Amino acid sequence: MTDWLRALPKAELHLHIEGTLEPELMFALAERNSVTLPHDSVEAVRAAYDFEDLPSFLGLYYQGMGVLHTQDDFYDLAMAYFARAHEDGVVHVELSFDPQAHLVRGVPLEAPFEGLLAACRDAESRYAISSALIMSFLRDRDSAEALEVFEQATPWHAMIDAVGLDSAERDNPPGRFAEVFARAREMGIPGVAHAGEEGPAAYIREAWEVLEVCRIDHGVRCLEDPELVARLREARVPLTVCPLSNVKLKVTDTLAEHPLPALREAGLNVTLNSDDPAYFGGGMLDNYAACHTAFDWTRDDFIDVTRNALQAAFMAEERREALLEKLRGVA
Ligand SMILES: Nc1ncnc2[nH]cnc12
Ligand SMILES: [Zn+2]
Repeated sequence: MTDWLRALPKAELHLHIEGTLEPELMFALAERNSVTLPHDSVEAVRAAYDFEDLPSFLGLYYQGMGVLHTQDDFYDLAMAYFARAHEDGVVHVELSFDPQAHLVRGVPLEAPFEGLLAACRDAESRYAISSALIMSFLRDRDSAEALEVFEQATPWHAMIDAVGLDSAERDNPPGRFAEVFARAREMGIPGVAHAGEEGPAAYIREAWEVLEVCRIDHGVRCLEDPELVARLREARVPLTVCPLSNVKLKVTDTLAEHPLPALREAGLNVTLNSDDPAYFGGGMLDNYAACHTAFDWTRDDFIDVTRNALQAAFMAEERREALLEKLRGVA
């Protein structure tokens, strides 16, 4: 089954590029940039990845990205990820990144934007992987700052495929960011938002109704609100679900208890993604394989979630048609 899952033309719609930073590269970049790390070995870093919840993960995630300084660092980070994604049979990647988390450390916008865009171009020529760029705002920081950073990113607006919203969800409802999402929408840039990962179903409703996002990242807690489930189903709103992430951050105790089967039985538009693969124990293929083990999904189930992702992706229609055709070939 693993070889068959690898051959599926998979699209990854929910990926934080800073969350792809493997400890080996973390040490190499720390040396390159003369950064002192709190751990003295790769093994010690990995051993620290034992999370209680989303905030306990975010502490290490923001600390880890402290080794990223230059355009070359972001390029190397993304190329290392693209190489692994290619091995997994991923054909399209939507990279989210957190510009504010770099700006607060004195890293200018040019570094992530130019480094990531160069990597996206090289991933296309080297691996035939298409990509999209999602500029995310940190929901636990001021909404005026998000607006300011969006304006500061004007030279790259034409290269942004969507804006996003992430970081600590509890007590940080999405509605505060209405203005920056509206600004982006006026410019033809759609929005996506994390909602219903640790936060309540009401945040999913608010992200959809107030921010007018076209996709929900995670969204697993929508099941607590049957009326919302019915509306999400009718509108076929894509949910970018991240099974291994949800287990690592204790959204569910085990994968066997994960609401994925219930979400699909409810007729929701579910996709599979890796979120922060370096921290959560696996990339796209690991997430697919884990669902095979936990839920005993058939080939048709995997074709269904893969088709959902291709249909929900920010990609040229011609490319989408070609990949859907490839998917029909694998079936
Ligand atoms: N799983 C996640 N939830 C919210 N913000 C994040 N930033 C990186 N990973 C995240
Ligand atoms: Zn995420």
